[in-house]
Amino acid sequence: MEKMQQIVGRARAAFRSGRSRPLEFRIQQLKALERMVQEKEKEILAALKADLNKSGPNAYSHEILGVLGELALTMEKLPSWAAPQPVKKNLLTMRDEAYIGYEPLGVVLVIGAWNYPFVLVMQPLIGAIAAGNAVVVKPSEVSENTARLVAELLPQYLDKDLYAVVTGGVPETTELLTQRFDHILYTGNTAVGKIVMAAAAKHLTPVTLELGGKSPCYIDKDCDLAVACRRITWGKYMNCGQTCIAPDYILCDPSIQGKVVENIKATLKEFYGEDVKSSPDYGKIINQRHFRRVKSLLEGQKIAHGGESDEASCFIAPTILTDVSPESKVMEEEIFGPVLPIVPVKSVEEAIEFINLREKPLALYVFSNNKQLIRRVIAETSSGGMTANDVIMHSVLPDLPFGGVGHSGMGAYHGRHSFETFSHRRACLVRDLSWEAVNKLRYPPGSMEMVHLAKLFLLKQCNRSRVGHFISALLAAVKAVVAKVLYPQREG
Ligand SMILES: NC(=O)c1ccc[n+]([C@@H]2O[C@H](COP(=O)([O-])OP(=O)(O)OC[C@H]3O[C@@H](n4cnc5c(N)ncnc54)[C@H](O)[C@@H]3O)[C@@H](O)[C@H]2O)c1
Ligand SMILES: CCCCCCC=O
Repeated sequence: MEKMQQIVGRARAAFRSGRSRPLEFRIQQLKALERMVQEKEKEILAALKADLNKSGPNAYSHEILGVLGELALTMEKLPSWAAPQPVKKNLLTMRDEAYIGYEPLGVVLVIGAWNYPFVLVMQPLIGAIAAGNAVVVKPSEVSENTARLVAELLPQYLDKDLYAVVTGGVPETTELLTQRFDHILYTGNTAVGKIVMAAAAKHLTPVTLELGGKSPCYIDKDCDLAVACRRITWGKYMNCGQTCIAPDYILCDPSIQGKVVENIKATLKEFYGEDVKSSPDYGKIINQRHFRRVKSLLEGQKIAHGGESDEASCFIAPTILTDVSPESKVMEEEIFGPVLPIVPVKSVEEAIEFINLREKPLALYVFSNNKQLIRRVIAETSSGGMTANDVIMHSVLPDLPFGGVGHSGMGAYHGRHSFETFSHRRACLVRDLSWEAVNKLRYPPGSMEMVHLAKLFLLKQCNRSRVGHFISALLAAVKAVVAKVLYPQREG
């Protein structure tokens, strides 16, 4: 593998050439990426099948569609996202141009995780290209087939120097992180998130950390349990439970625990048939290390459903645990597998307290017919994102920022939020060289008269004393006269 310093150096030189900046170039690269996904669809689906046993329809809808959707949105909206945003002006600057300008940050590093190995590197890459950056992509070595394919395909379609791919595991990523980047977006577990942030701090590099955590799901007694459990079953067991925003555990009143189990069992049958192991929709645990980790979480638990496993094929059946103690191991770490503990709580107050005593989760779910209860849960808790009366779905709306808070991450992306994450919002004021009389207000020698005059020009609100009213009226008159002189063509 070529030295990291050379790869990053080449990306920086390419960025400095300025060719990633014009909007036409960015859109052309995004179009090439779209062509790549369309032309290499079969190869991408095959890699996802080999890594995670994802079925064609699942891989298509969970990974390829997300990428194509993000590409289409970004290509359509980029001209408006990248346009200077005018801001309000005051009397002193009314003749000037004042706006927020979006500029690329430079060389961006994108580090991906293995569970959605294609979409998790491609979506940040789209945002970073759209914002005009050079990018180094580091897919997860754990999903080796997808990593290899990304490394093979990107140089065939994109500018090779501006957009590089580095493959490898901990040693390669550690070396890569010694290099200076202008932004790092990392997706993965919280412990490595701290390593990434510490390495970035050495260069004062800003980071977006897309981490994980235990996402709670509260089910109110006043709720259509059949619908709630069908939606929870979908989000919990998709990709064999290996989804960052999957509901990690359920909180509900002990009186409905049995019905929740029955409804989830019925849905599992509906989704995966009698023999889950042979269902093409179920997926598999990524590797034996994770298989053993997830299996160990079942020790000492009351298994209400599932629990079967097969190490050779990394299969763990959809499993439900009941009457789970908050102190048990399964409630200490993120499960990231097809195991769903139910922790009984007696009220919504208890559920809220339970959630607030733990680290802020990446997602939070609440099911209820009672809109007031939903509003209360939203108001009294915190999480990266949330969906009420469904799971996962907030992540597929590109206008919503996707990211964590506290230990579940920092920063966000998707859609316009990706563009902003990878851009610097530059404060721009382009002044006029005339009107020096007004500008004299700020030049030495200073006097209180000058300060009073400056207040007149700068402050919107005056103290509403009689003097205040007089000053306001005077200010309005001055504004009107100045406006008439400057913009005689405008009405009113
Ligand atoms: N917020 C999100 O969008 C999101 C998405 C997917 C997964 N996740 C979270 O990620 C976790 C699962 O992913 P994972 O961490 O097992 O993935 P992983 O093992 O693929 O690691 C993620 C990346 O970090 C790199 N890495 C690993 N150890 C490193 C080290 N010591 N130094 C530098 N780099 C290192 C890997 O090479 C990889 O590219 C879960 O907690 C899940 O919730 C979050
Ligand atoms: C349905 C797509 C969900 C992607 C979530 C990524 C985190 O694991």
